Amino acid sequence: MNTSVTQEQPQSEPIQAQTCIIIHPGSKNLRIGRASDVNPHTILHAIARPRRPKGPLHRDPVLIPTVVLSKENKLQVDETYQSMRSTLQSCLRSDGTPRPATSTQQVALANKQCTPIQGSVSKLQLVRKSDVEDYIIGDQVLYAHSDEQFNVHFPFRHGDLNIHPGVGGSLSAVLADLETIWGHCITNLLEIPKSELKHYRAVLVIPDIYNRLFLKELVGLLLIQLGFGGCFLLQDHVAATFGAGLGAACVVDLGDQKTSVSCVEDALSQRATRIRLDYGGSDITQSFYYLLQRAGFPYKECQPQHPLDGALLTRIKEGYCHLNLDFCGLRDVNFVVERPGIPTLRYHVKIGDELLLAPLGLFNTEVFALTGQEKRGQGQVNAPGDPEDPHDANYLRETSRRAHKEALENQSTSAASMDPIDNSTNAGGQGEEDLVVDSLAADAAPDDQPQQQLLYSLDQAILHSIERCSSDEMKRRMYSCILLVGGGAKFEGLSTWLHTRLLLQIPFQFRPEQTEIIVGPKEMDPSMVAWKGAAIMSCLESAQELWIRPAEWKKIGVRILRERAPFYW
Ligand SMILES: Nc1ncnc2c1ncn2[C@@H]1O[C@H](COP(=O)(O)OP(=O)(O)OP(=O)(O)O)[C@@H](O)[C@H]1O
Repeated sequence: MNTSVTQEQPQSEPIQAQTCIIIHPGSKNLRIGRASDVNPHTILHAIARPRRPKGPLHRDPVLIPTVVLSKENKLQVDETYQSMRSTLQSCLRSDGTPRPATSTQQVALANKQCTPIQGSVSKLQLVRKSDVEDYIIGDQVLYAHSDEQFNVHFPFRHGDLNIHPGVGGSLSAVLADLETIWGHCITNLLEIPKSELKHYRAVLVIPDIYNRLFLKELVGLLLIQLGFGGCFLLQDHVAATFGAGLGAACVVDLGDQKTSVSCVEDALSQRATRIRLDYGGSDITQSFYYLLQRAGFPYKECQPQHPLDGALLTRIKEGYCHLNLDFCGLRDVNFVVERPGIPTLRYHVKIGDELLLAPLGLFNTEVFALTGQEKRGQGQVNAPGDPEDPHDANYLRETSRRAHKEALENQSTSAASMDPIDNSTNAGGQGEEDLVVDSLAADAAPDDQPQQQLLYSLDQAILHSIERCSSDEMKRRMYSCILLVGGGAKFEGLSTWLHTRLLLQIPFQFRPEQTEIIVGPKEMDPSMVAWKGAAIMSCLESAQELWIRPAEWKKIGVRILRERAPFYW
C-alpha cells in the first residue's frame, strides 16, 4: 500500500475533544455532540420533505405498525397473554407475600366512568407545506401536517439503513437524508459552519452487525459529502463497553426496533456471538396499546399510526411500564391528549398488570406477532464481494480453500475429509473470528447468505450468544458480566427479572460466582452509554491510528478500512 499520504498528514497529532463529533444514529433517535459534551443532543432521527403535487407518498410511521392477524394467530397471542397472567397470579413480592394480580375486567370496570377533563385550546400548530422551504427535521416531524403534504423518512429502521422500494428508499436517497439531517444538526445544534468541518473529525457509532457496503457509503458521506477532516467507525457494543468502563461483557442493546446481543472482550466484538432480533421498544408500545384496548382504554379515538398518538403511547409506556413485581394492583396513570387548535383532554385512568405484561413480551416473543410474523433473528453475514476491495475475506477464503483442496488432492486424501467446515477452519490468512462464523454459516446457510436465526427471547438470545464464545473461560467471564444499554433497558426491574431468568438456565459448568447485570453504569442513562464510550475512545492515545483522512479515502478507498477499522473488516 502507498503510505505517502499518511506521511504527509501524521496520524499522531493530538486530538481535541472539542473538535471531535460523535454521531450515534438509531432507528428512532439520533445522538450527536462534541466528544467534550456531557450529553449529546438527542433528536427524532427523521426528516419530512414537502411532497411534490401528485408525487408519490411515503410516510414512515413513528411506531412499527401492527398487522392484521389471522384468527389462529390472534388466539395464540391472547393465549400467551393469558398464560403470562396466570404466571403473575402465582408470583410473590420481594417480601415473600403473594402478589395480587389484576384482571382485564377489573381495569375495564375501573375506567368505565372515566371521562376526560377538557382544558384550554391547544396552541400547538401543525407545520404546513407553505411554512417549509426544504425539509423539517427531528421532533418537529411529529407535527408535519398529515394531510399528505409531506413525505416522512426515518433513515434507519430495525437498526440498519432503511432501504425500501418506495419513494426515498434507494441507498442514495437514504444517504442524502442522512447528509441533510446530520448536516443540519452540526450547523444548527452544534453551531459549526459546514466550511469548518475540515478542521473537525467524526466518530460514527455503527451497528454491531453491519453491512460492509453501507459502511463504505457512510465513510464517503462523512469525509466527502460532509467534509470532515477525519473519521473512524466504532461498533455500538464495543463503544458501550468503553462507556461502562468494562474490559469484557456480554452487551445487550435494547433499541426502538431491534435488540442486539454480542460478547465483547478487549474492544473486540466476537463475530460468532452477534445476534440481532427484529423487536424493540416500538413493539412493546404496540403490545401495550393492544392490552389497553382489551381493558377498555377510555381514550377511544387513539390512533397509534398517527405520529402524535404514537408519541403519546410511547410516553405513557416510558413513564409507567415496568418489570417490578412489587408494583401491583391498579395504578393511576395520567396523560394529556393535545391536538392543534382544539381543547386539550386530560385523562386519569387506572391500569393494572398491562403495565408489566407489555415489557414481558421481551421474554415471550410470540406476542410480537402483533407487529409482524416475519420477525427473525440475524447473525453477522458474510458480505458479498466488492470490486474495489478484491483481496477481501471472500478472496482469502476462496484462495485458501482452493489451495487447501489442491494440497489435499495431492495427498490423495479421501473426499470425505473435504467438508466445508474443515476447509474453512484450516484456511490460512483468516482472522479467528471469521473461522467461527464460517463453521456456523456452514451449519445454517451457504456463504454470503444472511444467517437467519430463530426469534429468541431476550434471555435465550443472551444464552445463545455466550454459548458461541470460543473458550469456556470466556463463557464464564461473559456470564459474570452482562451490560444492558439502549433506551429499552430503562424499564424498572428489568435487570432483576433477567437475572432470575438467567440463573435458572446458565449451564452448571459455566456458572460464575456472581452474575452481574449492569444497567446505566455510573448513573449513566443507558441510551447514552455507547455515545459516551465513543467520546471517550476518540480521545485515547491508542485510537489515534484509527483515523482515516479524506485524502487517504480518495486515494486508497475502501481497502483502508481493512487496515484501520477497529473490527475485523
Ligand atoms: N424510561 C423508559 N422506559 C422504557 N423504555 C424507554 C424508556 N425511555 C426510552 N425508552 C424506549 O427506548 C427506545 C429508544 O431507545 P434507543 O434510543 O436506544 O433506540 P434507537 O437507537 O433509536 O433504536 P435502534 O437501537 O432500534 O436502532 C424507544 O422505544 C423508547 O420508547
